[in-house]
Amino acid sequence: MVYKALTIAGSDSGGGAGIQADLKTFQELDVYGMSAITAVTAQNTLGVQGVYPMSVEAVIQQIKSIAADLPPQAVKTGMLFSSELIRAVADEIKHADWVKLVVDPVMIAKGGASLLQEEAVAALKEYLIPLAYVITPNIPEAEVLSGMKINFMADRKMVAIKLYELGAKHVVIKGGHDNSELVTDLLYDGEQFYEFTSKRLITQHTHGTGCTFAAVITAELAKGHTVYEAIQVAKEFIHAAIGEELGIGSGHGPTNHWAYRRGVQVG
Ligand SMILES: Nc1ncnc2c1ncn2[C@@H]1O[C@H](COP(=O)(O)OP(=O)(O)O)[C@@H](O)[C@H]1O
Ligand SMILES: Cc1ncc(COP(=O)(O)O)c(N)n1
Repeated sequence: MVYKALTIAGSDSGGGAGIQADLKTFQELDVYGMSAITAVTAQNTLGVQGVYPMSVEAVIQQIKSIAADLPPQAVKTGMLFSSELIRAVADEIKHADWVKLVVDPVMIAKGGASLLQEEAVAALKEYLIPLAYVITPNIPEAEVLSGMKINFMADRKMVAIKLYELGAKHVVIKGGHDNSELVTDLLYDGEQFYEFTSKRLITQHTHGTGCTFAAVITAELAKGHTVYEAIQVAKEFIHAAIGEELGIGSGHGPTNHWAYRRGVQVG
């Protein structure tokens, strides 16, 4: 059986985030990767130098071509940029009846550049999140989506409940932006909370961590694993990828997508 996964996201010319991170991750996990590109970014480890959105028609056609011939077992969305693109993508996903949908609500690149227009947040909440099997916001994204401030784990739990009420079946609020010694990702499935914790690695090379984490979840769902199992693998994958630095570029470098497969052990 060949497992197939589709990423609907932006291209990162620097290869560390977006479509490139997703396809590398799918490949590392023995899942056949496919893509529908929503925007091309000119990007490197120093920042985002340009954003060039694709037309709505081009995005719709990429998704239709895949749906007609290469149906994926799981789908991920990343950078969607505008409310027009969000609506079009949501319509196509609904039409194709793709249930295992991981929505990574990408808003701002680590360097501060905006990857989602401000007015598009409402479209994300109205059209896409209700279709999501899993959503994976980081703390700032969860704050924007909920309109609530997160200081402590108790706040994060309240926000997770609020995001679940938007219609996502599972909510994962990642802990990379917290400053504690341990990094905890929180899962809420509508009934219970689960925490996935690792040691915080001290490095500036975290470009693409969110994309990679959500891509692992997507690949594992494509193989038929549960969300809990998929997050366990995602946490191990990202810990190895951050821990075994490639050390390329002079800014916020990419993670190491082959570290997990090579069994790299990071303390
Ligand atoms: N310094 C770090 N050490 C270990 N794990 C990290 C670190 N930073 C982020 N992670 C992990 O990487 C993933 C992405 O987290 P986060 O940085 O919150 O998301 P994003 O990249 O979307 O901003 C999460 O699983 C988180 O636990
Ligand atoms: C095309 C694209 N998509 C997403 C991100 C977010 O990446 P990060 O994990 O660094 O926040 C990015 N920088 N570029």
